Amino acid sequence: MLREAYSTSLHCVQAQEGMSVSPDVIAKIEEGYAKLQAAPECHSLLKKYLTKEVVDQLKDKKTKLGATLLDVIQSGVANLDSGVGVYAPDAEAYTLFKPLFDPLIQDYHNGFAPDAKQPNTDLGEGKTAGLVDLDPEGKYINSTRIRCGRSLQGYPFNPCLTEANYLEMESKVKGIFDNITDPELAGKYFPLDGMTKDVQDQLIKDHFLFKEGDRFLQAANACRYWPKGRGIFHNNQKTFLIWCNEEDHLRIISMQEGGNVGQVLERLIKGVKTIEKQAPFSRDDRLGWLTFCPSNLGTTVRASVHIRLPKISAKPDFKSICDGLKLQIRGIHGEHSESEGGVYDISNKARLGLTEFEAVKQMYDGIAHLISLEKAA
Ligand SMILES: Nc1ncnc2c1ncn2[C@@H]1O[C@H](COP(=O)(O)OP(=O)(O)OP(=O)(O)O)[C@@H](O)[C@H]1O
Ligand SMILES: NC(=[NH2+])NCCC[C@H](N)C(=O)O
Repeated sequence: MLREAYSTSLHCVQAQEGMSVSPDVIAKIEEGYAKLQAAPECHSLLKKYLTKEVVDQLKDKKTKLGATLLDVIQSGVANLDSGVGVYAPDAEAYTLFKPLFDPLIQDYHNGFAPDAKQPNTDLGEGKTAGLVDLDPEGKYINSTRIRCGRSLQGYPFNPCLTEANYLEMESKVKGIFDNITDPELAGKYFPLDGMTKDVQDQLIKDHFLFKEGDRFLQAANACRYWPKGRGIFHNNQKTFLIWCNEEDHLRIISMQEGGNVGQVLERLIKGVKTIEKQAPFSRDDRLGWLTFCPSNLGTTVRASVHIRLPKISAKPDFKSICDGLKLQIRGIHGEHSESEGGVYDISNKARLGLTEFEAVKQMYDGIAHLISLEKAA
């Protein structure tokens, strides 16, 4: 099964041609290294950890599917404003290119050391009632969202997927979505291929659908055959949604208006348990649930609120307060976007080295603290 899924991949074809990395690819890796070094405006984790020694150690390595260090670094080389700058083309890349991934992962995920191990999954079943509404009067929080990512066993990540893989994966997960009977979760799958621009734009504008043309993903070779095999499942209320084959094979999302984190998590747990009964997902003993980007490994959980904190967000130390609470600030249309109308997307930053429930709790406790600061300001 594994071999079948991989057999037609671009990299696999290259791998069959010989296991050595071509001089052309090695030259591009070295040019990439030089470009990063020559760019004072670049502050990515890639630049920080891609030392000359690491380049020399890894430039002639290839995964079994034929992925090289170039596949890992090319997005961060093309996009000097990357925060992270690397992706794993397949699961093996995390071990083969360890000298780059391990320190980068440690830096991103609160010191998760090379010998650290992701704890067992604990989504927080039975504990959601403790997460009472963060903003019962509706003064600060517009909405709450919790998402996690999953990779289907037997398939590599985007750059190594063929068009046939994408279509097969889409058809498998669509079959699973069609079997959802719980009235709170049941809904319909909408493929991107054939969706009208108006419908797509509206879903993006309303924060339900992934955006189009992400240059970080494009440069990582993650958007091939787009829109084939991509799409979104959602229930009627658009409170339970699943993205298919954007950055990860699946992104499972629960969201609703207001600050009731417990309700949002409860629905996510129900959704994840329903889907995982029918689809085996890739999990690594050390790194937890496997994802395309190292920033999402482990729990894969990003729990966020859209929040207005006009007083404290205007202060120069707002970012450092959030850093201290292990929170990440994004703009109103997600990653790499700006705040509009004073609304910020604030979420837990680390996803690895803690449980899913702890990741949600990190956001919950941090936001409770920010609201108390806002009230006192
Ligand atoms: N609390 C929230 N309420 C409403 N919409 C949200 C909330 N958090 C995120 N979103 C929306 O979800 C969409 C996706 O955001 P974004 O791409 O930043 O995050 P993500 O899905 O966690 O994935 P990634 O980290 O890979 O980018 C955006 O439209 C964003 O505005
Ligand atoms: N969606 C993600 N994987 N986000 C994290 C990193 C995104 C992008 N590659 C960067 O380095 O800025």
